[in-house]
Amino acid sequence: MICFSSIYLKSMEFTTAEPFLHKGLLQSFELTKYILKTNVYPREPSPLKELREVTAKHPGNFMSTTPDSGQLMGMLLKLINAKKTIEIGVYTGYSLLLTALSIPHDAMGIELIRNIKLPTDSSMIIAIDPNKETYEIGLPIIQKAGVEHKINFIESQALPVLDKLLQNKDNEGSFDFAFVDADKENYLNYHERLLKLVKVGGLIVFDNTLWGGTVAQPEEAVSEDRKESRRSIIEFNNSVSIDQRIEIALTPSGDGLTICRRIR
Ligand SMILES: C[S@@+](CC[C@H](N)C(=O)[O-])C[C@H]1O[C@@H](n2cnc3c(N)ncnc32)[C@H](O)[C@@H]1O
Ligand SMILES: O=c1cc(-c2ccc(O)cc2)oc2c(O)c(O)ccc12
Repeated sequence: MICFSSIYLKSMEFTTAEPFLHKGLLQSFELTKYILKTNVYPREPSPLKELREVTAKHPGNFMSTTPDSGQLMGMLLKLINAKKTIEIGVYTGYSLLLTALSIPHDAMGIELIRNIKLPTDSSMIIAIDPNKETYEIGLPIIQKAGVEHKINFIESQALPVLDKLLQNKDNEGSFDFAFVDADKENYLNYHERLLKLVKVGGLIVFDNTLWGGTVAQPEEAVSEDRKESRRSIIEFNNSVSIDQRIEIALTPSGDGLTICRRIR
Protein backbone atom coordinates (compact mmCIF):
# COMPACT_ATOMS: atom_id res chain seq x y z
CA MET A 1 0.00 0.00 0.00
CA ILE A 2 0.99 3.66 -0.22
CA CYS A 3 3.26 5.32 2.29
CA PHE A 4 2.48 9.02 2.67
CA SER A 5 5.27 11.36 3.62
CA SER A 6 4.16 13.44 6.64
CA ILE A 7 5.64 16.61 5.11
CA TYR A 8 3.57 16.09 1.98
CA LEU A 9 0.44 15.19 3.91
CA LYS A 10 0.49 18.47 5.81
CA SER A 11 0.37 20.53 2.64
CA MET A 12 -2.25 18.56 0.76
CA GLU A 13 -5.96 18.82 0.43
CA PHE A 14 -7.47 15.71 -1.11
CA THR A 15 -10.61 15.96 -3.12
CA THR A 16 -12.51 12.80 -3.95
CA ALA A 17 -11.56 12.88 -7.64
CA GLU A 18 -7.86 13.44 -7.01
CA PRO A 19 -6.60 10.39 -5.08
CA PHE A 20 -3.46 10.36 -7.25
CA LEU A 21 -2.20 13.73 -5.96
CA HIS A 22 0.20 12.04 -3.54
CA LYS A 23 2.03 10.57 -6.55
CA GLY A 24 3.25 13.97 -7.71
CA LEU A 25 6.98 14.38 -7.26
CA LEU A 26 7.07 18.14 -7.56
CA GLN A 27 8.12 20.56 -4.83
CA SER A 28 4.60 20.83 -3.43
CA PHE A 29 1.07 19.54 -3.92
CA GLU A 30 0.07 23.10 -4.68
CA LEU A 31 2.35 23.05 -7.71
CA THR A 32 0.89 19.75 -8.93
CA LYS A 33 -2.59 21.18 -8.42
CA TYR A 34 -1.59 24.35 -10.27
CA ILE A 35 -0.52 22.34 -13.32
CA LEU A 36 -3.68 20.25 -13.22
CA LYS A 37 -5.99 23.23 -12.74
CA THR A 38 -4.44 25.54 -15.32
CA ASN A 39 -3.25 23.16 -18.05
CA VAL A 40 -4.61 19.65 -17.67
CA TYR A 41 -8.23 19.61 -16.45
CA PRO A 42 -9.47 22.36 -18.81
CA ARG A 43 -8.35 20.22 -21.78
CA GLU A 44 -9.14 16.75 -20.45
CA PRO A 45 -11.68 15.12 -22.79
CA SER A 46 -15.01 14.57 -20.98
CA PRO A 47 -14.93 10.72 -21.26
CA LEU A 48 -11.53 10.74 -19.49
CA LYS A 49 -12.89 13.02 -16.77
CA GLU A 50 -15.83 10.67 -16.29
CA LEU A 51 -13.52 7.64 -16.12
CA ARG A 52 -11.27 9.40 -13.61
CA GLU A 53 -14.25 10.22 -11.40
CA VAL A 54 -15.60 6.65 -11.55
CA THR A 55 -12.11 5.27 -10.79
CA ALA A 56 -11.75 7.59 -7.78
CA LYS A 57 -14.45 5.52 -6.02
CA HIS A 58 -12.44 2.28 -6.47
CA PRO A 59 -10.00 1.13 -3.74
CA GLY A 60 -7.16 0.78 -6.27
CA ASN A 61 -7.59 4.37 -7.51
CA PHE A 62 -3.98 5.32 -6.60
CA MET A 63 -2.79 3.09 -9.48
CA SER A 64 -4.48 5.08 -12.24
CA THR A 65 -2.20 6.96 -14.62
CA THR A 66 -2.15 10.61 -13.54
CA PRO A 67 -3.93 13.11 -15.83
CA ASP A 68 -0.72 15.14 -16.40
CA SER A 69 1.14 12.00 -17.54
CA GLY A 70 -1.91 11.19 -19.66
CA GLN A 71 -1.71 14.59 -21.32
CA LEU A 72 1.96 14.03 -22.14
CA MET A 73 1.23 10.56 -23.53
CA GLY A 74 -1.56 11.92 -25.71
CA MET A 75 0.88 14.47 -27.11
CA LEU A 76 3.49 11.77 -27.84
CA LEU A 77 0.94 9.52 -29.54
CA LYS A 78 -0.14 12.38 -31.80
CA LEU A 79 3.43 13.56 -32.48
CA ILE A 80 4.43 10.16 -33.86
CA ASN A 81 1.02 9.59 -35.48
CA ALA A 82 0.71 6.29 -33.61
CA LYS A 83 -1.80 3.81 -35.02
CA LYS A 84 -0.81 0.45 -33.60
CA THR A 85 -0.05 0.27 -29.88
CA ILE A 86 0.37 -2.11 -26.95
CA GLU A 87 -0.69 -1.38 -23.39
CA ILE A 88 0.51 -3.50 -20.46
CA GLY A 89 -1.51 -2.84 -17.31
CA VAL A 90 -5.02 -1.53 -17.96
CA TYR A 91 -6.73 -1.31 -14.53
CA THR A 92 -9.93 0.75 -15.15
CA GLY A 93 -8.59 2.10 -18.45
CA TYR A 94 -7.57 5.75 -18.03
CA SER A 95 -4.40 5.41 -20.15
CA LEU A 96 -6.19 2.99 -22.48
CA LEU A 97 -9.08 5.38 -23.18
CA LEU A 98 -6.58 8.20 -23.57
CA THR A 99 -4.70 6.14 -26.19
CA ALA A 100 -7.91 5.18 -27.98
CA LEU A 101 -8.89 8.86 -28.16
CA SER A 102 -5.41 9.91 -29.36
CA ILE A 103 -4.88 7.50 -32.28
CA PRO A 104 -6.56 8.28 -35.59
CA HIS A 105 -10.33 7.79 -35.64
CA ASP A 106 -10.45 7.03 -39.33
CA ALA A 107 -7.77 4.33 -39.63
CA MET A 108 -10.09 1.39 -39.04
CA GLY A 109 -12.93 3.11 -40.95
CA ILE A 110 -10.84 3.54 -44.09
CA GLU A 111 -9.97 -0.15 -44.15
CA LEU A 112 -13.63 -1.06 -43.67
CA ILE A 113 -14.65 1.30 -46.48
CA ARG A 114 -12.11 -0.36 -48.78
CA ASN A 115 -13.63 -3.66 -47.68
CA ILE A 116 -10.29 -5.03 -46.63
CA LYS A 117 -10.65 -7.99 -44.29
CA LEU A 118 -8.58 -7.22 -41.23
CA PRO A 119 -6.59 -10.07 -39.73
CA THR A 120 -7.72 -10.78 -36.15
CA ASP A 121 -4.49 -9.42 -34.66
CA SER A 122 -4.65 -6.07 -36.42
CA SER A 123 -6.52 -4.17 -33.69
CA MET A 124 -5.27 -0.70 -33.01
CA ILE A 125 -4.52 -1.26 -29.32
CA ILE A 126 -3.56 -4.59 -27.79
CA ALA A 127 -4.40 -4.07 -24.11
CA ILE A 128 -3.23 -6.74 -21.67
CA ASP A 129 -4.24 -7.25 -18.05
CA PRO A 130 -5.06 -10.41 -16.04
CA ASN A 131 -7.83 -8.47 -14.28
CA LYS A 132 -10.88 -8.08 -16.54
CA GLU A 133 -13.08 -6.96 -13.66
CA THR A 134 -11.34 -3.59 -13.31
CA TYR A 135 -11.31 -3.11 -17.11
CA GLU A 136 -15.09 -3.60 -17.04
CA ILE A 137 -15.46 -0.66 -14.64
CA GLY A 138 -14.30 1.73 -17.36
CA LEU A 139 -15.68 -0.19 -20.33
CA PRO A 140 -19.14 1.50 -20.46
CA ILE A 141 -17.38 4.89 -20.70
CA ILE A 142 -15.05 3.57 -23.43
CA GLN A 143 -18.13 2.31 -25.31
CA LYS A 144 -19.99 5.60 -24.87
CA ALA A 145 -16.91 7.43 -26.23
CA GLY A 146 -17.22 5.31 -29.41
CA VAL A 147 -13.67 3.90 -29.35
CA GLU A 148 -14.18 0.30 -28.15
CA HIS A 149 -13.62 -1.02 -31.70
CA LYS A 150 -10.00 0.15 -31.51
CA ILE A 151 -9.28 -2.06 -28.48
CA ASN A 152 -8.36 -5.74 -28.31
CA PHE A 153 -8.42 -6.49 -24.57
CA ILE A 154 -6.52 -9.66 -23.65
CA GLU A 155 -7.18 -11.06 -20.17
CA SER A 156 -3.75 -12.44 -19.37
CA GLN A 157 -0.34 -11.91 -17.87
CA ALA A 158 1.59 -9.84 -20.42
CA LEU A 159 4.74 -11.92 -20.96
CA PRO A 160 3.08 -14.94 -22.66
CA VAL A 161 1.10 -12.59 -24.92
CA LEU A 162 4.26 -10.71 -25.98
CA ASP A 163 6.07 -14.02 -26.56
CA LYS A 164 3.18 -15.23 -28.70
CA LEU A 165 3.21 -12.02 -30.74
CA LEU A 166 6.95 -12.52 -31.28
CA GLN A 167 6.41 -16.02 -32.68
CA ASN A 168 4.98 -14.31 -35.76
CA LYS A 169 7.81 -12.48 -37.59
CA ASP A 170 5.25 -10.11 -39.15
CA ASN A 171 4.72 -8.52 -35.74
CA GLU A 172 8.38 -7.54 -35.36
CA GLY A 173 8.80 -3.77 -35.68
CA SER A 174 5.10 -3.39 -36.43
CA PHE A 175 3.98 -1.30 -33.43
CA ASP A 176 4.32 2.47 -33.14
CA PHE A 177 3.96 2.81 -29.39
CA ALA A 178 3.82 0.80 -26.17
CA PHE A 179 2.86 1.84 -22.65
CA VAL A 180 3.96 -0.20 -19.64
CA ASP A 181 2.24 0.32 -16.29
CA ALA A 182 2.10 -3.10 -14.62
CA ASP A 183 4.28 -5.33 -12.39
CA LYS A 184 7.52 -3.41 -11.90
CA GLU A 185 9.52 -6.65 -11.49
CA ASN A 186 9.02 -7.42 -15.18
CA TYR A 187 9.86 -3.99 -16.64
CA LEU A 188 13.17 -5.25 -18.09
CA ASN A 189 11.47 -8.36 -19.52
CA TYR A 190 8.84 -6.16 -21.15
CA HIS A 191 11.53 -3.82 -22.44
CA GLU A 192 13.41 -6.62 -24.25
CA ARG A 193 10.28 -7.93 -25.94
CA LEU A 194 8.78 -4.54 -26.77
CA LEU A 195 12.05 -3.42 -28.38
CA LYS A 196 11.48 -6.16 -30.95
CA LEU A 197 7.80 -5.36 -31.44
CA VAL A 198 8.09 -1.57 -31.73
CA LYS A 199 9.48 -0.12 -34.96
CA VAL A 200 12.67 1.94 -35.19
CA GLY A 201 11.48 5.47 -34.35
CA GLY A 202 8.68 4.08 -32.19
CA LEU A 203 8.23 4.78 -28.49
CA ILE A 204 8.04 2.62 -25.37
CA VAL A 205 6.85 4.55 -22.33
CA PHE A 206 7.22 3.21 -18.77
CA ASP A 207 5.29 4.60 -15.82
CA ASN A 208 6.43 4.76 -12.16
CA THR A 209 10.14 5.00 -12.91
CA LEU A 210 10.70 7.27 -9.88
CA TRP A 211 8.57 4.95 -7.69
CA GLY A 212 7.29 7.63 -5.33
CA GLY A 213 10.76 9.16 -5.07
CA THR A 214 12.14 6.00 -3.38
CA VAL A 215 14.73 5.43 -6.14
CA ALA A 216 16.71 8.32 -4.65
CA GLN A 217 16.29 7.22 -1.03
CA PRO A 218 18.46 4.76 0.91
CA GLU A 219 16.83 1.34 1.10
CA GLU A 220 16.50 1.56 4.90
CA ALA A 221 14.23 4.60 4.51
CA VAL A 222 11.80 2.72 2.25
CA SER A 223 8.81 0.77 3.58
CA GLU A 224 9.05 -3.03 3.24
CA ASP A 225 6.17 -3.27 0.75
CA ARG A 226 7.91 -0.90 -1.67
CA LYS A 227 11.42 -2.38 -1.52
CA GLU A 228 11.15 -5.11 -4.15
CA SER A 229 9.60 -2.87 -6.80
CA ARG A 230 12.09 -0.13 -5.91
CA ARG A 231 14.99 -2.53 -6.60
CA SER A 232 13.46 -3.56 -9.92
CA ILE A 233 12.88 0.04 -10.97
CA ILE A 234 16.46 1.02 -10.04
CA GLU A 235 17.78 -1.93 -12.05
CA PHE A 236 15.52 -0.93 -14.94
CA ASN A 237 16.62 2.74 -14.78
CA ASN A 238 20.30 1.74 -14.73
CA SER A 239 19.84 -0.65 -17.61
CA VAL A 240 17.99 1.74 -19.96
CA SER A 241 20.43 4.54 -19.15
CA ILE A 242 23.21 2.58 -20.93
CA ASP A 243 21.07 0.89 -23.59
CA GLN A 244 22.46 1.93 -26.98
CA ARG A 245 19.34 0.73 -28.84
CA ILE A 246 17.26 3.60 -27.48
CA GLU A 247 17.20 7.30 -26.70
CA ILE A 248 15.61 8.09 -23.34
CA ALA A 249 13.99 10.85 -21.33
CA LEU A 250 12.98 10.32 -17.71
CA THR A 251 10.38 12.99 -17.00
CA PRO A 252 9.10 13.76 -13.46
CA SER A 253 5.49 13.70 -14.67
CA GLY A 254 3.21 11.82 -12.23
CA ASP A 255 5.30 9.06 -10.63
CA GLY A 256 8.05 9.32 -13.26
CA LEU A 257 7.60 8.53 -16.93
CA THR A 258 10.51 7.12 -18.96
CA ILE A 259 10.17 7.66 -22.67
CA CYS A 260 12.32 5.30 -24.78
CA ARG A 261 12.70 5.87 -28.50
CA ARG A 262 13.97 2.89 -30.46
CA ILE A 263 16.87 3.99 -32.66
CA ARG A 264 18.22 0.66 -33.91
C1 LIG B 1 -0.98 0.60 -12.21
S1 LIG B 1 -2.28 -0.38 -12.80
C2 LIG B 1 -2.48 0.21 -14.45
C3 LIG B 1 -3.10 1.59 -14.51
C4 LIG B 1 -3.58 2.00 -15.88
N1 LIG B 1 -2.51 2.24 -16.79
C5 LIG B 1 -4.49 3.21 -15.78
O1 LIG B 1 -4.25 4.23 -16.43
O2 LIG B 1 -5.47 3.13 -15.03
C6 LIG B 1 -1.47 -1.91 -12.96
C7 LIG B 1 -2.26 -2.99 -13.66
O3 LIG B 1 -1.32 -3.99 -14.04
C8 LIG B 1 -1.97 -5.21 -14.02
N2 LIG B 1 -0.98 -6.27 -13.99
C9 LIG B 1 -0.33 -6.81 -12.93
N3 LIG B 1 0.51 -7.78 -13.32
C10 LIG B 1 0.40 -7.85 -14.67
C11 LIG B 1 1.01 -8.66 -15.67
N4 LIG B 1 1.90 -9.59 -15.35
N5 LIG B 1 0.66 -8.46 -16.96
C12 LIG B 1 -0.23 -7.50 -17.29
N6 LIG B 1 -0.85 -6.71 -16.40
C13 LIG B 1 -0.54 -6.89 -15.11
C14 LIG B 1 -2.86 -5.15 -12.77
O4 LIG B 1 -3.90 -6.08 -12.86
C15 LIG B 1 -3.30 -3.70 -12.82
O5 LIG B 1 -4.57 -3.58 -13.42
O1 LIG C 1 1.20 0.67 -5.39
C1 LIG C 1 1.23 0.41 -6.60
C2 LIG C 1 1.32 -0.89 -7.05
C3 LIG C 1 1.36 -1.14 -8.41
C4 LIG C 1 1.42 -2.50 -8.90
C5 LIG C 1 1.82 -3.53 -8.07
C6 LIG C 1 1.85 -4.82 -8.54
C7 LIG C 1 1.49 -5.09 -9.83
O2 LIG C 1 1.51 -6.36 -10.28
C8 LIG C 1 1.11 -4.08 -10.66
C9 LIG C 1 1.08 -2.78 -10.21
O3 LIG C 1 1.34 -0.16 -9.33
C10 LIG C 1 1.23 1.13 -8.92
C11 LIG C 1 1.20 2.15 -9.87
O4 LIG C 1 1.27 1.87 -11.19
C12 LIG C 1 1.10 3.47 -9.45
O5 LIG C 1 1.05 4.45 -10.41
C13 LIG C 1 1.04 3.78 -8.12
C14 LIG C 1 1.09 2.81 -7.17
C15 LIG C 1 1.18 1.46 -7.55
